[in-house]
Amino acid sequence: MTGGANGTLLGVDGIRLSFGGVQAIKDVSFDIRRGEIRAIIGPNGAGKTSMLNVINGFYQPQEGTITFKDRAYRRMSPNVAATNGIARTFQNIALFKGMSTLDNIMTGRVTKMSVGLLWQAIHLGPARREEIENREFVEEIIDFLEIEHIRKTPVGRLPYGLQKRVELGRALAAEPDLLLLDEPMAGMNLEEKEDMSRFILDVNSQFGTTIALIEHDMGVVMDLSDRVVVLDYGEKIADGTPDKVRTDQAVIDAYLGVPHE
Ligand SMILES: Nc1ncnc2c1ncn2[C@@H]1O[C@H](COP(=O)(O)OP(=O)(O)OP(=O)(O)O)[C@@H](O)[C@H]1O
Repeated sequence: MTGGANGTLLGVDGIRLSFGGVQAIKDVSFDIRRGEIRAIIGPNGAGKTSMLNVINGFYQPQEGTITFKDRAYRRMSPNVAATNGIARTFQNIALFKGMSTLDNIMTGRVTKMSVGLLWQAIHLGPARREEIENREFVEEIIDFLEIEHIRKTPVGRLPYGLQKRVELGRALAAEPDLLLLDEPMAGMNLEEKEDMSRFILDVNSQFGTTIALIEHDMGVVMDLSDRVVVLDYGEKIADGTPDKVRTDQAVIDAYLGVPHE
């Protein structure tokens, strides 16, 4: 798959997360190496989205540490995550539906520009050097994702697959070191999935971006990922290459719904 996986970019160690009586994550540890595509899979309710939320600081675990770029955090904060190079997309698309593709992707640039400048870039449009540079970068992303034809279209009018692509563009606008993708193929037809797979591989190989993705489509996971971590009922039950995980009995049982002992 991808080359260049050298050293650990992110580690989670002994993470526990509860919501009242619900233990969403139970003592989970794994790492993400620089340059790899890492999948997090598991049946519904396994704790996958909760784990992404811990990594980017949306949820605060009761126990454990998150190490990012060799710095250990007891809890990540969304602000630290964003400014240090973690970006993400969401399971349910989180775009400004009334705004154009271009302006939505521009909002992803927020960590790279002052709030006043972001406002100007979207609403007033005067040519300032920094604004022009930011716009040029966003235009590069638009070219890369082959969405020139919809750059002015309000995203609420776009088909689902294209909205997902715009959301990817917005995450890329932050020039992340670690890109978290929560079900990037959900709700897509086969052609849209193939397109999205190609863009994910290209982001990884051309920009060198490390990617962690949650995905239910096993074909996609096995094709894209360098390594896969499997969660079930909040616990890690397997971790390794797609080939190793695919034949792991605990994983097969979890997907077949075999009860826990
Ligand atoms: N904000 C929350 N408040 C209460 N419980 C939550 C919250 N977020 C997640 N949970 C619970 O934590 C557990 C793990 O949920 P999570 O969404 O992380 O699983 P998942 O593996 O992403 O599932 P899916 O594949 O269905 O999206 C579930 O029991 C869920 O109901």
